Amino acid sequence: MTQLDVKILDDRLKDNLPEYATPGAAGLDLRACLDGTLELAPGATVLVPTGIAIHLDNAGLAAMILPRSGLGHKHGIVLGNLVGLIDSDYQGQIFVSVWNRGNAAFTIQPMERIAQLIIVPVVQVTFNLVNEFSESERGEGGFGSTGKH
Ligand SMILES: O=c1ccn([C@H]2C[C@H](O)[C@@H](COP(=O)(O)OP(=O)(O)OP(=O)(O)O)O2)c(=O)[nH]1
Repeated sequence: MTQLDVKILDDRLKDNLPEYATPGAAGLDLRACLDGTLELAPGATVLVPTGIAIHLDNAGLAAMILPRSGLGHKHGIVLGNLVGLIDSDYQGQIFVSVWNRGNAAFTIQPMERIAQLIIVPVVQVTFNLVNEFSESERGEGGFGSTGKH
């Protein structure tokens, strides 16, 4: 396992750091560090603090905030930015943009697991300017060019 520096910005997380729910889990659950309940009307978006800051300190890593599938599928609770991207040099608190895309109001409970964080490898590139690419099987075909369906 890779070690990651983390700061706790909310005392309620002291014995409750984000963790993997099972040994094979990819995501670390992020909690809504709210003082009280927060009702999110249909269509509304709110920025929710998670009480933690991380420092990936390696341009070869990034963290991504993803919705929790249960909340998304059952309640329409997803992310206002669809996916949140945490840069390796970001040291501030992680916030979750929570979007209620459903038809009913949803009440977020304090410390509820509201989203999940995955750590992913990233490849940084430099551009090599060319006039022509070397040939590939696909070429410029896209958007359904490979078949009828
Ligand atoms: O859901 C998110 C998305 C981003 N961030 C933090 C970490 C990230 O490194 C920083 C900047 O995010 P991004 O680059 O996506 O935002 P931007 O709108 O391009 O702003 P900036 O000019 O700060 O890069 O904000 C979060 O806490 N939650």
